[in-house]
Amino acid sequence: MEAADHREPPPAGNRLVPPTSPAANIIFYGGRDIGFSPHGPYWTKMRKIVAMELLGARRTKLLRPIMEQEMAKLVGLINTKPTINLTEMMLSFGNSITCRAAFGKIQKQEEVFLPFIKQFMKMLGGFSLVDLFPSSNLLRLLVANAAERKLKKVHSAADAIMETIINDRLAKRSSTVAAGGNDDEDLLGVLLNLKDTDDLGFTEIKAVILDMFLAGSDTWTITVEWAMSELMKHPRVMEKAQREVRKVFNGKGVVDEASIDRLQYLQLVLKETLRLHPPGPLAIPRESKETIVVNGYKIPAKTRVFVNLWAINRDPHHWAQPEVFEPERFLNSSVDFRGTDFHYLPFGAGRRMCPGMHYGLALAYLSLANLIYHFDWKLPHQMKPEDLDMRERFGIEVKRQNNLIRA
Ligand code: HEM
Repeated sequence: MEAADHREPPPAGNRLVPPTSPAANIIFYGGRDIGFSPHGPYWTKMRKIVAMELLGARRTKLLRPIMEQEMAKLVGLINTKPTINLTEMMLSFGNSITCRAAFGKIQKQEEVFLPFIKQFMKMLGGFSLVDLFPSSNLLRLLVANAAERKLKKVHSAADAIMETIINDRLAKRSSTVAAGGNDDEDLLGVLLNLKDTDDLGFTEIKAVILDMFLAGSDTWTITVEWAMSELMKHPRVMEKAQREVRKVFNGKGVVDEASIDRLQYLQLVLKETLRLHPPGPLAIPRESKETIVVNGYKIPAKTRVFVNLWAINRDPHHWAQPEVFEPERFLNSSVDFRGTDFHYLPFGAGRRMCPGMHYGLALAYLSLANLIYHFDWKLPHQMKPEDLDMRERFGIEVKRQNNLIRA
């Protein structure tokens, strides 16, 4: 089944609107990160650092041992625990990997830091009237002050922890450098190395680290969870994917990241999962520079535009039986994640397209392959696949409404 390819160029001259969400403003030090920073020289500089130094193919390769060690721990946990909450487990697995990628290891300070990330995620995703009417000072006074105060409190506690982690590292760095070392094995080390050459302040370093946690853990773990849900719902697909993984890795006994490319069917499964369940349903808001007409609709200049990636990926004009989970639709099809097929955009498109795509995909493939290589998953108590609850939860990310539990 080949998806129709209706390529249309994106409207000319898009630029990003400045951050308006009070929650994002507080969390990211007034938009000093990448995702909430408006288009301009600052964003260009930060985007280059993130894409080239923090999330490029070289760094993903360097992070392989961390990914594989954490994966082995997860497999061990699933093996030993009779009851598991796969949703919670994947989330803490994702956070542990990001923590190690960011700070090198997980120690007391880093452990204390993780609960803040959970709280930020909740606060960012929650519905706020002020986000809808950002210029209403009255509304801000009436509704948002209490929430903002709480957020500021949580933020200053998280900031203090990051400060301690950075100061500890600065103290250790001098001895690392004196001994001829480079201190470039984790994101914090890389950012501190760029501090002088790229004129990065500590605030920017903290904002980027928060970005990596908030954009870089939930996204791919949610994807793995949806993929597992779809595989449980479609035993034919599960069997085919499992057969492939076991055939490719049987001689090795472990699933390693370097050989993931050989899992061709699993790649189709992940593509189809991201079509139906893009973890970020809306692209980063854009603003039209000039008046344009799209599909007969006139969009005046300076209109803030929200692009609904979730709806595009299910558009019946572009997808045959869009609601059906059918990985084979991508077989022999050139449609890809790269942001050039405008009816399939799980990672967005254009200048603001996701810079973490390769890293996120590597982690999603590795996790999914391990989960189905090591374990057989079945629905409980003769439950029929069609009865599996696939409802989504409202928020900045599209998660499952109910956790996946192995009882
Ligand atoms: C399955 C995994 C992932 C998916 C589906 C995903 C999806 C997205 C989407 C849809 C956007 C908005 C793009 C646009 O507006 O055109 C985005 C932006 C972004 N993503 Fe991801 N993402 C994933 C993983 C990651 C990871 C692992 C990281 C970092 C560790 C990351 C970091 C970012 C950042 C920093 C931005 C903002 C880019 C900018 O404003 O220039 N993402 N992502």
